[in-house]
Amino acid sequence: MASLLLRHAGTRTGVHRLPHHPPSLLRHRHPLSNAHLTTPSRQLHVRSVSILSGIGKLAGRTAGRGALGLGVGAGALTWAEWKVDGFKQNAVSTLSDINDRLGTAYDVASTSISSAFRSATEQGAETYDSISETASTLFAETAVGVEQRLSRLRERFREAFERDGTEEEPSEDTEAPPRKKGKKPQRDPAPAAAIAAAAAAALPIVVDAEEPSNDSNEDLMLLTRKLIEIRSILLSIGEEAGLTLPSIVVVGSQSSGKSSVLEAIVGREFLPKGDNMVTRRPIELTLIHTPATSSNPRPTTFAEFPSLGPGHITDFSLVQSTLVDLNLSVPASECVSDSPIQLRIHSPHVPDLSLVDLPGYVQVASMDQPEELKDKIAALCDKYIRSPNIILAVCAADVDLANSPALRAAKKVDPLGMRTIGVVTKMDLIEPAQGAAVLTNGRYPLALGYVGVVCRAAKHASSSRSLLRRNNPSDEEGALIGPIRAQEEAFFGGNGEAFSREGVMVGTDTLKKRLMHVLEESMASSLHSISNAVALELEEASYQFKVQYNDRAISAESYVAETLDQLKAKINALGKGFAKKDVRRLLKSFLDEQVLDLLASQYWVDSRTPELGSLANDRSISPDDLDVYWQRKLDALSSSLTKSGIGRASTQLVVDAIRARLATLAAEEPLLYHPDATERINATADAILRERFALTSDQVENSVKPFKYEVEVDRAEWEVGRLQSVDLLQRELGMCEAALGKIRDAVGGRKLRGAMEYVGEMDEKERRRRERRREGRAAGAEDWQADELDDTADPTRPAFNPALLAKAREAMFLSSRSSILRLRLLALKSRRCKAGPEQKAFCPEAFLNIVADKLSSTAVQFINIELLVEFFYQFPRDLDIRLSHNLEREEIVRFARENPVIAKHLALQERKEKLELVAEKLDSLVKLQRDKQQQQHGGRNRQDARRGLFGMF
Ligand SMILES: Nc1nc2c(ncn2[C@@H]2O[C@H](COP(=O)(O)OP(=O)(O)OP(=O)(O)O)[C@@H](O)[C@H]2O)c(=O)[nH]1
Repeated sequence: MASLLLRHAGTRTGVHRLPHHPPSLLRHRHPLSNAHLTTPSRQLHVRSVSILSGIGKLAGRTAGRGALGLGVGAGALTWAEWKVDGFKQNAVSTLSDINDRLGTAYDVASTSISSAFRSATEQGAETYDSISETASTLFAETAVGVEQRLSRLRERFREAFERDGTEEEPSEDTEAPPRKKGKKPQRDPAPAAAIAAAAAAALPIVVDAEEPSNDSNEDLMLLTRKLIEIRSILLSIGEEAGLTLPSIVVVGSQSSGKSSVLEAIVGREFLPKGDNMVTRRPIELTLIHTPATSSNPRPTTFAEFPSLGPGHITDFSLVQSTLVDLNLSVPASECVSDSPIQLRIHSPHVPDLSLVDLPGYVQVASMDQPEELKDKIAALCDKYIRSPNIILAVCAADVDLANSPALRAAKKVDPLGMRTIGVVTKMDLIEPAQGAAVLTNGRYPLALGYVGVVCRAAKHASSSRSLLRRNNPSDEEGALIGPIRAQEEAFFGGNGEAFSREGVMVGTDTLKKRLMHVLEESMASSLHSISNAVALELEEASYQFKVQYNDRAISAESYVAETLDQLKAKINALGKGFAKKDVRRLLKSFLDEQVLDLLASQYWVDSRTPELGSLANDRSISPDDLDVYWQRKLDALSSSLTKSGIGRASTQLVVDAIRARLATLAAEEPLLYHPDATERINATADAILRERFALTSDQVENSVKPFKYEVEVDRAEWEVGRLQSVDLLQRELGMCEAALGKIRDAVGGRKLRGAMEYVGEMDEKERRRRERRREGRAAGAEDWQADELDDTADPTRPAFNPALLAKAREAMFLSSRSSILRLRLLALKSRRCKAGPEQKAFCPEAFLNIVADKLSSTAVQFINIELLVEFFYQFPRDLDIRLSHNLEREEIVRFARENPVIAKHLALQERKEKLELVAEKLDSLVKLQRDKQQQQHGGRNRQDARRGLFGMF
């Protein structure tokens, strides 16, 4: 754009620039879609039977059968009370034992059932109502995965009864009353069903403490592993309720031995230790069992931090120090953070488990710990111990369980202790008999029981690490496993009478197995509900993906490639804007400005210039007759134009124009969202421009060298130059008049005229004063100073404010500039100027215009070859290298996500893909489970046909 330049009088090169407004940069707004898409309500097919309908059916069936077969009695209430009160303390352990040990389960279950049965038969149908009510209450209390658990429990009960059936034949008549003492009672399944249902509903976790067969072990590992895998995928989707699979959460007070237990499970020392509250974030630990295979007979143990990128760490001291760093990234003032650290450990020595290590409960905060520490840790633990997670409550044996904050917190969220395992550490610090009593304590019963461990020998507590290492000098995989096992065998084996009692569980190996089974059971019981939740989420994500993106899949890579293509297309278009004619126009307008500046400073302020106009009109004067003054003036101007460093200036001009165009690209799509990439693009451009600059400017300078000595002009060129300078002067005149008009409009014509007259008078007065002073000084007069009157003291002086006077002065300048321009235009249009180049001294504007034209035409050739062609060839190629070839995958993803529209698209797409993957994995697991169940049912149905009575389960 031609700048509005009005050349000021008074300075040689002084330029008065009227305020002008740069063209506004039109930023292209990104068409962010704000459209709200409504999701139509859709029906979800819930695979599980509704809880209430399940309860209703069961209760109805139970009551119906009771009513048919039994009388009514008052003992029902007593039984029900016993059931409710005692359930928590005795029946919980009884029922869990039913599940834990199928062998002993039947005896225990049958005792409970027979007692219920006896009461029921004696007391009649009311008993059944009470039982049903108890069952229903318990159902309602723990209504999670009812149908699943019910069917499992049905199976277990059936198995238990099946075994019993081998001892006694069931009666054909299901409704007949039980036989009296001496005869084996005939079991009506109704009370058993009620208890079974109650237990099923109340028992989210059913542990089989017996060693599973190899087959079931493999299934179990497969299921757990796959569910852990699914859990990790779900975690990466988000923490939405319903989309979480259970994990084992380790809670306990500080120094209760949590880290020691976890390390004993993993067989490696890897957790942060220290007094300065080193666990400040939850550590989500995923253990992945890597069995030896023929291709990898000795798999190594390694850890990885998914958030820190891929990398297998085999040095566990590095894992430890990394955990310390990640924990300490939470400032002490913040106490704890709920942003988890994810850690995966692959090893042939670990089972498939997912565990979460949490900061230890603070019982008494030390002086330097913030007040809110205790509450913050408790809140963090509360968040993690929610259902469906399994709580691993770690308590030290030498501290009374009544004081265990872990048990207290667990009891709040799991009052029946159905998903809490107690781990009693430091068993070596108390008497064995006392230790065994702690493990079988009835005061805080847990369905999953207590396991006693010794993870650090007391006498070696301080040097245990080195001791364990010495015991295992090769520091083999699972370095802690052997020594801890030996240590526990020595301790628990050495105190056999205390610890080999029925129901006492000890040892890290037992704990590991128990955890595996508990987790597997818990995860398996979540299978249907999670499948439904995933199906629902997937349906929603697919619908949104269809509606919002018409199922168009994108990838970060494709976005980068598209962006680069767009960018290259823009650069190509930009290159087209630098065609020779465009660059020539650019250079010419730059030189025109210079010519106008030179004319303004050398001619338009020269008082003799009007005289040059009248001389031009005098036909009697030939160019040779013209005062040499004018010829010299023109030569000086021409040479200052050609010697003004045109090479450098014109190259700089083009470079600046390229950079300015690139800056506008940065404000448009696709670069709008990518400031870092824009910086890289600019750096790439600058590097090429810098490299080409010196060569180009030298070439241009050399090419214009001849014009420094002589500029030859033919007639045709002269005429073109003359007409162009007429245009130029007319434009300048137009700008002058427009500026003058603006002032007049702002001030008002009369007021401006008055102010201009006043300024004229003042100037005249000043001129006269100066003259008098000069004359006075020349005459040696002493009193010339007396003449220096202050004009402001003049009472006749009108009240013009300084701003108005400044405007008046500007208007006067513009009007005198307009007059001279009009004169010059007349001269340029005169016969003299039309005559030809030999008249150049009369028409300097036309001549200088031709010089500027020649300079720009010559310069453009070299600027094009040396700068533009090279730049527009090299630039897209360098961008390819810098923007796509050298990018890491993470950088590509980060780049794509910078664009909010793409980030949203990718997020939904990724969510949908992950949900699809999870749904697929879950489906195969559900199928596997169903096949397994069908196999079992097949076998059982045949037996049921024989058994008859229990076919209903
Ligand atoms: N005697 C004995 N000492 C143990 C046993 N288990 C752990 N210790 C010691 O108890 C102390 C605390 O153990 P940690 O495993 O660090 O306890 P923690 O609960 O993780 O502690 P914080 O991380 O501070 O909450 C350490 O000195 C262990 O050596 C054990 O079975 N017997």
